[in-house]
Amino acid sequence: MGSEAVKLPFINFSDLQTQDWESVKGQVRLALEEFGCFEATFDQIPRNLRNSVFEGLKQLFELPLQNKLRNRSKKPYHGYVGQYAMVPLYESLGIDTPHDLKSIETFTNLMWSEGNPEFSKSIQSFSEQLSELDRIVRKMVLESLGLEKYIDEHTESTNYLVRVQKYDFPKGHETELGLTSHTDKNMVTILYQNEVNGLEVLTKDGQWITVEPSPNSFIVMIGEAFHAWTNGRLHAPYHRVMMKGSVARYSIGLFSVPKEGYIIKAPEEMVDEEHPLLFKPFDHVKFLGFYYSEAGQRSPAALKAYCGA
Ligand SMILES: O=C(O)CCC(=O)C(=O)O
Ligand SMILES: [Fe+2]
Repeated sequence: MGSEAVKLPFINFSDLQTQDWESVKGQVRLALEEFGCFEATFDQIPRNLRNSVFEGLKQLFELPLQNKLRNRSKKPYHGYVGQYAMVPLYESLGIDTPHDLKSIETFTNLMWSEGNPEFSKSIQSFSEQLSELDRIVRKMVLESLGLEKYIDEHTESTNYLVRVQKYDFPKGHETELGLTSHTDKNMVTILYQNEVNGLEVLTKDGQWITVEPSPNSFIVMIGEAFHAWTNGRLHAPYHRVMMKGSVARYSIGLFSVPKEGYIIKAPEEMVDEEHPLLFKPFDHVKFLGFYYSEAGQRSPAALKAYCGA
């Protein structure tokens, strides 16, 4: 008998009204403790909206580089990222506060001088509807850890960021590496891809799982901010993108990010003799400053180096 390839847990959020909230909550907690990640169906986002998002992404990445470079941001990793020798297949753009149509329009008008109202509307609607899944997941985690009283604090301290990615397919002897292995630094990331696989997630025992979501599925993943806030209860997995074949991969990620000035501090309920404090309270934006510095990039465990207890 051959050994079964490990798969990510699969959780159905599509008809939560009729399903047992408690049972889904249990699955979420288990998946996030063990893998830090799961595949989720969430039918609330209609197929035609998902298609128009990818239509928009194709048009966006086809724009001349000089247009895409206009997407600049003071915040690290919020602007245009691409043209790196290490990951030549990768290009990405960040769109801050995507729920706000005005802020997307500013981005859209920077990219297309003639405007692109379809693009703005589909990104706005997609991120607003998908942020509901982020809130559900965090509510389930908090309830399951007996930390309901912190739900409002979570909601109030959260900003959203959308990042869109294109990974070209490798030509000739080009590297297959689409995106280097990393952990996300935010709270929760929700990823959606066109039907081209490439995302890989590292298990706790060191195996790379190739993520093969169904066309209706989203990938929910924990970042280091949530790992720290739960004092290590939730796992923040390493992941990377490897490209094969002859079709480009497009993906869109909704990142919930702690607001500037919000101090991430594990609640006292999460700290005891069995679970000593892992990280001193820290300002997420300041941590990002360290992470993107030379010392931070050299460090194999940047958060621990920055504020390990
Ligand atoms: O494109 C993907 O599926 C992964 C993107 C990613 O890991 C990131 O932007 O942090
Ligand atoms: Fe990531």
